[in-house]
Amino acid sequence: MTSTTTSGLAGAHAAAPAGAVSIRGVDQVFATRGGEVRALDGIDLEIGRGELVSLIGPSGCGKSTLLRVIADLVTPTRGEVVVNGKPAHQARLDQDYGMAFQAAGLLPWRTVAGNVELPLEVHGTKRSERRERVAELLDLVGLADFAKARPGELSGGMQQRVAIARALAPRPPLLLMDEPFGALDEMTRERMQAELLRIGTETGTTVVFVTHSIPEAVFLSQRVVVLSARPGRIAGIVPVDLAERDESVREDPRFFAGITAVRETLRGGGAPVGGVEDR
Ligand SMILES: Nc1ncnc2c1ncn2[C@@H]1O[C@H](COP(=O)(O)OP(=O)(O)OP(=O)(O)O)[C@@H](O)[C@H]1O
Repeated sequence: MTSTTTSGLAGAHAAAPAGAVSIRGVDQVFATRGGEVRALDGIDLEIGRGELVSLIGPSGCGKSTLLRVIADLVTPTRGEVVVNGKPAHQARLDQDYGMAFQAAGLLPWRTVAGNVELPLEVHGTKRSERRERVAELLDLVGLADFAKARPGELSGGMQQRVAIARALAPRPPLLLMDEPFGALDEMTRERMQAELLRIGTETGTTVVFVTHSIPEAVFLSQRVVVLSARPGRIAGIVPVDLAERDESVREDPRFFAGITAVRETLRGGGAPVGGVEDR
């Protein structure tokens, strides 16, 4: 995998174009045996088509819950979520998003190609079309030579690339990612970040990305949404003004300025920076 230059991600200060995700007045309260847990409080967020937005905040502040609300895996206690112009529930039925998690979650008995093909089988896509799409996706994530391998024969980064290919298989306009690179070593993680930017640019997919790492959020995102400690509220949204995103950006003063802005917003939100990695 080579380092990737990704342009066209500038304009962070412009208002987000409407369209991919609209979250209005969302509260999430869980009833537990120990009483009510207020996970999200008054979340309003608009995410434009083709945007890459990260969610960051201290452990337990509701990042995964917010992602699950967008995915309609949790119905918010209050408020409204519109995905791809329709209620989140309809978007789920229409498979308008793909998901990728920290654990790649591949089926060990299926080949790499078989794993990527799975959502297309569920979708009822014709066999010839499936084969074509799988080949295209394995090319996209740089795993064309590993189509017949089993997940257990791949490195962690390669497994994550299979998971991303699988999530993208039905061409969802939206990709929801929950700490997808959290279990990878630092170098692999940086390579995967560059890969994700390239894939996002090539496919135009909107990405909502949960992370604990401030540099990861700044490197990837046009906007970093900072949540306060539970109950998760939006403490601030940090626009990241990087015209080009390649490895050299990691030494760019604007990259460091973004990191400082996110860190200060975390502190300003009353959040101890604990649970958030400065690396
Ligand atoms: N299904 C559930 N039932 C009850 N409580 C829940 C449920 N899901 C999440 N919570 C609670 O909601 C709060 C937010 O959890 P969530 O997993 O969204 O946080 P997070 O910011 O993703 O945390 P982390 O960074 O540690 O992964 C936590 O207090 C958690 O215990």
